[in-house]
Amino acid sequence: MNYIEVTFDITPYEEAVADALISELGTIGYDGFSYTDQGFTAYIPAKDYNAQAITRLEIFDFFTRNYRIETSVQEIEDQDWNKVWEENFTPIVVDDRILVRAGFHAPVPGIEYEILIEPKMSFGTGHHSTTALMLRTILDNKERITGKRVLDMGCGTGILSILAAKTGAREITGIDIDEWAYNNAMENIRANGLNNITIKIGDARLLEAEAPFDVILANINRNILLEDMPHYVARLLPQGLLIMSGFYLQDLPLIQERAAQSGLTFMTYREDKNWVAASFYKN
Ligand SMILES: C[S@@+](CC[C@H](N)C(=O)[O-])C[C@H]1O[C@@H](n2cnc3c(N)ncnc32)[C@H](O)[C@@H]1O
Repeated sequence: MNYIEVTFDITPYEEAVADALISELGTIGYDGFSYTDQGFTAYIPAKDYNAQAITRLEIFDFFTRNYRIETSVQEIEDQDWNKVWEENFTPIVVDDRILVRAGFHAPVPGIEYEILIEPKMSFGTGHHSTTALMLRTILDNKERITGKRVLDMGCGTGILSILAAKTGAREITGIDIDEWAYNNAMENIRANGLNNITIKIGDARLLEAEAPFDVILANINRNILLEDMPHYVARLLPQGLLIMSGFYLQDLPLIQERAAQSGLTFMTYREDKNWVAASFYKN
């Protein structure tokens, strides 16, 4: 599969603007991102690329009033992609406790949790605030996860499923609509030597056939969370934990309102660069 690489140069550069654009691009089919000094590059399968789709985004229009945003486009061959991604993928340590690295990076002695990721075209390397917030929140809730059945909606690379397994979850189901994510998550699960994670391709409609979960993780985006939250709650056991991310601090009240309507009680949230991971339990 060939990919289109779109480079975004933002002047003056602000990471929050790059993050906001990345989040919106994720909703129109872009599924790989890497930061540059002046912005970021975004990747989309060539078959899904539509030049106008970017300029039609409300947020793009909004930012171009205050920032100069220049885009350049090139098509890249499938075999080039892995090389590009490998070169851009640096190991990351979250809170001195979790190391996320590729097999070709050196291990860090004494680290509590190590997650191996094959750098490919899937979201979930720990570099994005939402992933790091989710990883931290999983550790905050270790006692509620150990021995339990966990769902990871929008699993991407499977990074959250892998940490859940390493904190002692009994069995984990990861679901993602993207086939790349499915393939990459499967590779990563193997690379981490885990045998209690099942990955499925699909969306919330798959949940009807699932037995209830003790814990649900969902790092997707505001609109999908608002739409699918009732389906998540329907598959959550009473007192079960739902941790959601992929939205901004200003959207937290909207998420809390939908959560209350869906039968959840708000517990707490973590925030980084205006992104939020919020925790709720089922009444
Ligand atoms: C922000 S990424 C999160 C990846 C990873 N869980 C993490 O925390 O880094 C969101 C993922 O959700 C997937 N996704 C988008 N819409 C979805 C939906 N309706 N149902 C399931 N997965 C979805 C995307 O393909 C993407 O891999």
